Amino acid sequence: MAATPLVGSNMLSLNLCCKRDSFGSAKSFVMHGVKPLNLGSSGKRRIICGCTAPIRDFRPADADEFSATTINAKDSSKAESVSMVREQDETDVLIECRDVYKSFGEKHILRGVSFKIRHGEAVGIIGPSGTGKSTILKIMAGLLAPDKGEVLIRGRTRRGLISDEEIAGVRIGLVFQSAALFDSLTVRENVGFLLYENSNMPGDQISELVTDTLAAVGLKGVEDRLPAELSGGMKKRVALARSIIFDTTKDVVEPEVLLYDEPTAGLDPIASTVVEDLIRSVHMKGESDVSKPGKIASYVVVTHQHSTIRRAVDRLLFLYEGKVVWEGMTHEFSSSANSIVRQFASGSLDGPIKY
Ligand SMILES: Nc1ncnc2c1ncn2[C@@H]1O[C@H](COP(=O)(O)OP(=O)(O)OP(=O)(O)O)[C@@H](O)[C@H]1O
Repeated sequence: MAATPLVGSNMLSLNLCCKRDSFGSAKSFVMHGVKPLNLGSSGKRRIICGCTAPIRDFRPADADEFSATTINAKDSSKAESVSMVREQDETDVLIECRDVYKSFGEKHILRGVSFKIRHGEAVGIIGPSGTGKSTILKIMAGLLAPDKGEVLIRGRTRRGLISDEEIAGVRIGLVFQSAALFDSLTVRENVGFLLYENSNMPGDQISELVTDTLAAVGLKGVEDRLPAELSGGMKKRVALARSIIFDTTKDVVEPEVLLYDEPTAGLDPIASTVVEDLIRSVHMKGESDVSKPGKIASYVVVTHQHSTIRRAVDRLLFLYEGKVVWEGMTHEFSSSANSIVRQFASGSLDGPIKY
């Protein structure tokens, strides 16, 4: 089967491996608006990515000042010291996007995007609508191929899309904005999907794990419902449960990077807080509500919500006009002197961002 770029709002991407004939054969993917995935000879696929950014000048033409955390190549001493730090510390880079370009027809969306996601990081990608945030997530997840540039996973260039099997060591999961649940499967079957298909766990053990995982996202007694019987916020939480469930019988679990596309869009403020805290709780650095450390090594969140920026991420990348124009820690965002960031943070109509 040829590598197929998967594009659309109703795709389902599951982290880990998927059997060709899983849950009603590859046809069921099509039936649910999902194109068949490109599967290797083993019948399994793996989603993986990685990236290393060269020292570069992020300064946009109209920015008067710049955050201390951005790198100006003209400041050679700073660039050198940053370069040394980076060279010494590349082993923890899980995903790197290096000078990534992507166009759709005449629309040149990404025009040289570079950044790294390191082990342990909680990163937010923000920026105006239509600037390519979801596109870069799909490229990181291996669902879209860049036109130019590279995606590296643990320092190794990924060739092609999600079918690559030569790169191992990181699992990448994408949680879609639309939740992308299988309409004809119950909540239990949706959440336990990969375990039913790819693990050796007995059904009753999976069922128990599904119930625990649903409880961790604040859902009880919904296992036998169909997605159509849930509210939008509940569907998002089911999708979250599906992305964080894992095989508890395995001794070694590879580090996992979760990519969340607007996980709190359309949720009321309290439901948003629940989801934001959940995202934190499944991070390895965090603690879950049952006082167990989370399992996600790193995560990336695309969001427009201030509360999500504040509660769920530590570092931010600001995407504008096809490039990362600012990056810094979350607490630096609101005090940044960068005119683009200031306008975005204040929601002002005056400034370099034009609608
Ligand atoms: N498969 C596609 N075919 C054609 N155009 C596309 C495709 N995917 C995305 N685009 C276009 O690329 C641009 C960037 O889309 P993307 O969804 O990545 O933006 P975004 O920054 O996530 O936006 P938002 O914040 O509004 O969700 C948009 O103009 C969109 O219409």
